[in-house]
Amino acid sequence: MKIISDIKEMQTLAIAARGEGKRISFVPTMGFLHEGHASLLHEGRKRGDLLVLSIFVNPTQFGVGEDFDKYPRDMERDTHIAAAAGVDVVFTPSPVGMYPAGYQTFVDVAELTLPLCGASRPGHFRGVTTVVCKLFNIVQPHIALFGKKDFQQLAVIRQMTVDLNMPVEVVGMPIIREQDGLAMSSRNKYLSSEERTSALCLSRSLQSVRAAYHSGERDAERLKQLVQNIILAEPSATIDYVELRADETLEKVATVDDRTLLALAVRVGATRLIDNCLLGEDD
Ligand SMILES: Nc1ncnc2c1ncn2[C@@H]1O[C@H](COP(=O)(O)OP(=O)(O)OP(=O)(O)O)[C@@H](O)[C@H]1O
Ligand SMILES: CC(C)(CO)[C@@H](O)C(=O)[O-]
Ligand code: BAL
Repeated sequence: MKIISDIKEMQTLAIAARGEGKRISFVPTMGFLHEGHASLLHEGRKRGDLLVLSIFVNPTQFGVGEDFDKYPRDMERDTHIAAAAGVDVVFTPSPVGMYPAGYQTFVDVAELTLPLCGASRPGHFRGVTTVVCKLFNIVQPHIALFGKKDFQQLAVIRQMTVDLNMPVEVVGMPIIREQDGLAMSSRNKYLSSEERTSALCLSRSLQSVRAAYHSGERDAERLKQLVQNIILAEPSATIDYVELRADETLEKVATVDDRTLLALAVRVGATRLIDNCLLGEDD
């Protein structure tokens, strides 16, 4: 397994691999890898000849006062997980390599970025689409894999690739959960043991809404109320948003159906967690 920090070296390797007819699979991450990331890597391994993992905590997608500085980092552990998953190249660019002095180009998806995390984290998706566009240009993947835990991010990246005619197949992968239901996330590391227990209110809310939906409830407001009651019963949890929206347009719905997305962002203590489900699907 190669570890490459130099952008030109990564791009040259990718162009050479393409020249040899190799299919490049790509998994972009911010590191501190867990089984959610590993599931993306396993699928990428199956679907390509050259599997590239990027680890880059991207400064432009963090707002002022967010956790860029304290975001967990552990290159040594990540390298072991990557090797075990069959990664060929770990790409670890530096912030100054990606955004040198004088940098001034950004990619902005206009509408899908307005609600949900886009509303709570202004500028976040502009940073995500900009870095993913740059990473695509460097790694030149045929296929790129993203988790559905970041459902809106996946929708925004799909839209970017369509709108900008990027020749990349974007694949969405199921949410990997801990045994008790908590969606795996690098940020779970911030939780104290009491907060870790409180954090189960997210997955519990999703289960309750699905159960109510399967029992015939179709009213979005009543389902939202159900979630609010569960979360507000946890003293350390505060709601950032609870929304029921159409899965493709992310428009609000008053009456839900199988394609309705329930998306949550909840602060447990100081840690902001997200989770979601489609009402008609199991994870
Ligand atoms: N539990 C999970 N199941 C499946 N995919 C996941 C999971 N968690 C993260 N991913 C995916 O891994 C990729 C890299 O995500 P990232 O490095 O931000 O990890 P993360 O655990 O989501 O971190 P964060 O704490 O920032 O949310 C993204 O496509 C993301 O959707
Ligand atoms: C896609 C991504 C790697 C871009 O920095 C990040 O937003 C993430 O880890 O989901
Ligand atoms: N997993 C999405 C990256 C972020 O929260 O900034």
